[in-house]
Amino acid sequence: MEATASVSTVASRHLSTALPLSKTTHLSNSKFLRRSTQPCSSSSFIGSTHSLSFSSRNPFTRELWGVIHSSSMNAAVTGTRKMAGGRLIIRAEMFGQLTSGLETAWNKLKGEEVLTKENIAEPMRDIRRALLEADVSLPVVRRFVQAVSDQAVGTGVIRGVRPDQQLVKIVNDELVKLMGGEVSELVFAKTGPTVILLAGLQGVGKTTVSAKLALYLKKQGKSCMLIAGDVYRPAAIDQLVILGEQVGVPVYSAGTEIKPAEIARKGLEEARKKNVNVVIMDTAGRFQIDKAMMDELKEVKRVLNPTEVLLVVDAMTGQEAAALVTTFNLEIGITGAILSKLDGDSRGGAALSVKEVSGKPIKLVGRGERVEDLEPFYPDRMAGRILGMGDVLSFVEKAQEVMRQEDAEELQKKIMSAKFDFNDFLKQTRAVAQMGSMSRVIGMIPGMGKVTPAQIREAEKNLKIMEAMIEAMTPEEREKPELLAESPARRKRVAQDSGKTEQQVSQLVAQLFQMRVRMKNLMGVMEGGSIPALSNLEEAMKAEQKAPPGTARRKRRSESRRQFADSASSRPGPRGFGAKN
Ligand SMILES: Nc1nc2c(ncn2[C@@H]2O[C@H](COP(=O)(O)OP(=O)(O)OP(=O)(O)O)[C@@H](O)[C@H]2O)c(=O)[nH]1
Repeated sequence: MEATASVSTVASRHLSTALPLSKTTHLSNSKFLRRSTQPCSSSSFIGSTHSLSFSSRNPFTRELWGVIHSSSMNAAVTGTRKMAGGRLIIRAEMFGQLTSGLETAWNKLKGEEVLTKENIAEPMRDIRRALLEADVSLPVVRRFVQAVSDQAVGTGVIRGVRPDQQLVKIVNDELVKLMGGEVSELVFAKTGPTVILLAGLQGVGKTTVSAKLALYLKKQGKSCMLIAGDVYRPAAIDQLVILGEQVGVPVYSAGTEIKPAEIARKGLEEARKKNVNVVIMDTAGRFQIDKAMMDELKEVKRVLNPTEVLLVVDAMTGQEAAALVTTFNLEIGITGAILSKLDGDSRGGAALSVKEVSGKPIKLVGRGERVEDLEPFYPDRMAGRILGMGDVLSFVEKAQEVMRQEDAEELQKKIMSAKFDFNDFLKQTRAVAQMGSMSRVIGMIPGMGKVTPAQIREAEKNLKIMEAMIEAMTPEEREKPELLAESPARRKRVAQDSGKTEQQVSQLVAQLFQMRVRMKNLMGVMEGGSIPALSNLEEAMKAEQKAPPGTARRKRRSESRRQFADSASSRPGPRGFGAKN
């Protein structure tokens, strides 16, 4: 299960020493292409049956990662990096420890033919240890391990499936079950406004979540109103008013001199007058759960008669979050939880414990400080992340939000006709940036789950460098990268204007051509059909990895030549990096 990200060591040597290059030499560099076309190991596709829908629409993001993180660029920026065999093994950022703990368990089964009581004993201990280290509550761990063991021993041999893979599947299914199985949707009132009451301890993110939720619902076409009920932290009201403005949702506030229950009553009246669909009330948090706080909340709840009472809990508090959900539910009765700050949680204990401990589902998760960073909680995707599979569905949703369908189709046409240019590059880069921080997006791409924070920081830095260079190009150069490929003088000018080196500009231009080739190939493989095409892709990637160097080189060389000819057919005169200006 060790996923790897490819880093082209050859590229930097090649580009730095061989420029200017003839177009053929450059584009036919088989090592470069071979490494670059392996952005992840094929094993990372196992179980990611949705990757097709993402990849066939837009192979860009995988490619982008390959390009921005290729060592050719890094070498130019940060110097050479040490790697074993040209491949850098990188570990998962999110729930990394849990993921690798579980991997230890599967690895112990390598070489076994069937799952038995004896051979699963040790992997079970690993699973138990991994879950406890992730801060999952002990009774939950016990039940989980028991359920997995029972199933593992009872599983017969499935043709073609190795015992370690079987165990992965069993653990995945149990993790999904543990987290509630299905997505727990928000409930809306049949008549009148839907009222959502938010509660939680101090600093967990209630105020931020109020605005996030309003925006989330607004995007679903619902009109919303926020009620500022945190009278104990005066800044909370101002904070909510500012956030309300930011998301374009009205905020009802009545200062701090009036009781929260009274604010709730008046706010609700106002909402009814305005005919809003959803009212969200922010309440005060405390350091401790005390009686006064609970009584006040009960009073607010009585006045509002809410459709949803959601407890906001901080994911970083692990199993403590699950205990809080239980307490609040017993005290005031809640309908579910919102897990905030999941982006900062590296262990996963809260996500895994809340439902099982409290019986209440996690309905939504906060994954960042921005108002857009709220999502439904998908147990199956979370399990996928924990097991190190990319969360493809989340990625597709985000991608669709950002990139309109027509854009995607237009891009696809450009890719197929190898006309993908620097304008597209920039547009796509920015779309990726809009989807959230790079780290989140990368984590959602299948096979890209295992990336270190340092690598992501570096990738983000590289993106900025690339943007600067593209911005220094003329509109014509952006549309026709060949102009830059042909002219050292143009590359020199771009380098000077962007404050980068000529080598960096040359690398960027070279990378665009390589992207054209690879994306077209990738699209070609996936054009074949629906889900079966995924295995084609996997097979293609495997074949590429296994192919004798000579074969691969010849095949790619002719492919590259053809591609370069396609892309350059419209322009006259000598082409390539070696061409004179
Ligand atoms: N990284 C990250 N930070 C978050 C998230 N949600 C909230 N925060 C941050 O957490 C801090 C506290 O958030 P608030 O919304 O003020 O918390 P609160 O629960 O209303 O606080 P009190 O009113 O004091 O009880 C702020 O700095 C937020 O930006 C999240 O999902 N991820």
